[in-house]
Amino acid sequence: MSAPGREAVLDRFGVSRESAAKLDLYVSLLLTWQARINLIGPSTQEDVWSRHVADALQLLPYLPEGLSRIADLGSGAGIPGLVLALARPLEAHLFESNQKKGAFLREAARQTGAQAHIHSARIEAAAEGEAARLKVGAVTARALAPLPKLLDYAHPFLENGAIGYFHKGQDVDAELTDATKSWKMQVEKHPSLTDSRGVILVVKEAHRVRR
Ligand SMILES: C[S@@+](CC[C@H](N)C(=O)[O-])C[C@H]1O[C@@H](n2cnc3c(N)ncnc32)[C@H](O)[C@@H]1O
Repeated sequence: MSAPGREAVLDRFGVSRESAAKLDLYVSLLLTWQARINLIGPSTQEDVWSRHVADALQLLPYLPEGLSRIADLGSGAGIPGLVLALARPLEAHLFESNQKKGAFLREAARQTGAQAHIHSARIEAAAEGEAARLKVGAVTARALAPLPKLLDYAHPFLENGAIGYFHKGQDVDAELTDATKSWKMQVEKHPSLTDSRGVILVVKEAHRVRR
């Protein structure tokens, strides 16, 4: 996908008018807050729809039917978790340790009416506690950590049956080699629609075999 604008992104992912209005409000808030805190890479500000919204929405075709609750780890500006909750009737649990980003996520969820719960804590603390009992069907993360570390973070959700949907870059094969030393899992790799060297990694039935 070569830098499509708003219309092309909404069309490509079959976004309803109601969700499009929520996404418009989200993008507008993101750009307003970006002037004060660094939510996205400054060089990507001009292309929020193609670099960020589309990057999140490309997970939609892979999500299981009837999915009602997701966890998004290291949400940052809400990508992909908050964007998915604006596009579909999903309850999103967003884990983000940076307090300023947490404040943005809370305000964006409030104004857009997204069903989002912001966990302003480090994932490794929050996910082992109350959050581990959430029973989410999917756990997502973009640009958080190399796969072995990411699986550690996602472990409480994966062990409860969640499927992992991870945006990964060109090092994915080396990361997979590392991760399979400690994890048994089923993996699908789908080419990213927004990054010619990227993939969407779908991780199922993940179980730790070694620490
Ligand atoms: C590179 S940013 C990516 C943000 C977003 N997922 C995206 O793709 O735009 C990584 C985010 O993860 C958060 N983060 C890193 N380690 C974390 C941890 N252990 N617990 C919670 N949040 C964490 C950081 O504060 C940062 O906002």
